[in-house]
Amino acid sequence: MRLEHIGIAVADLTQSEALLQRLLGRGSYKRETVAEQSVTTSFFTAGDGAAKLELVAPEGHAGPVQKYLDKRGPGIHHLAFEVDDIVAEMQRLREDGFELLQDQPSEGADNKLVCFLHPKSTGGVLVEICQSRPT
Ligand SMILES: CC[C@@H](C(=O)O)C(=O)SCCNC(=O)CCNC(=O)[C@H](O)C(C)(C)COP(=O)(O)OP(=O)(O)OC[C@H]1O[C@@H](n2cnc3c(N)ncnc32)[C@H](O)[C@@H]1OP(=O)(O)O
Ligand SMILES: [Co+2]
Repeated sequence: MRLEHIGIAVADLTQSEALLQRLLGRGSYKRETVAEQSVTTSFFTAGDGAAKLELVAPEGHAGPVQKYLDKRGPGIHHLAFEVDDIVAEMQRLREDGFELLQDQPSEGADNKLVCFLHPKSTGGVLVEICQSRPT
């Protein structure tokens, strides 16, 4: 596993992109909406080989990020780890007692398959595992 991205929940994507651009000195390289997650994402690189930053903004007025913002406001939302075989990793984690939030991988952004673990079984940090889809 390697840290692939840090998910940051934001209310206003354009405003947050401008803030990160001032901070990092580089802009977002991609926006992508993932309807199944009711989010629009915006990606930033954060240095050679470093994990990316993934801004996640609610798309519509429902969904997990909107609920998170209503409850906690903007901030670090999840950590995403890249794995070689997401199905095998899901099975390993399930057998090790982690609570998976889904039975099968689902479509993520940035050409990935993703699966989330419940934060109550990961020490209070929402964890996503992801695998690059074959191009
Ligand atoms: C773009 C696609 C993808 C990618 O390709 O990278 C993404 O990153 S999409 C990102 C958005 N999608 C998700 O977050 C999906 C997974 N999340 C969920 O299914 C839910 O958010 C949840 C984790 C199951 C929580 O939902 P729910 O139970 O309805 O909300 P509650 O507010 O009641 O939370 C229960 C409990 O969990 C704590 N919590 C919630 N969110 C987080 C979080 N991000 N980090 C840590 N803890 C979180 C919440 O505080 C509650 O705890 P207690 O208050 O102690 O009860
Ligand atoms: Co993510």
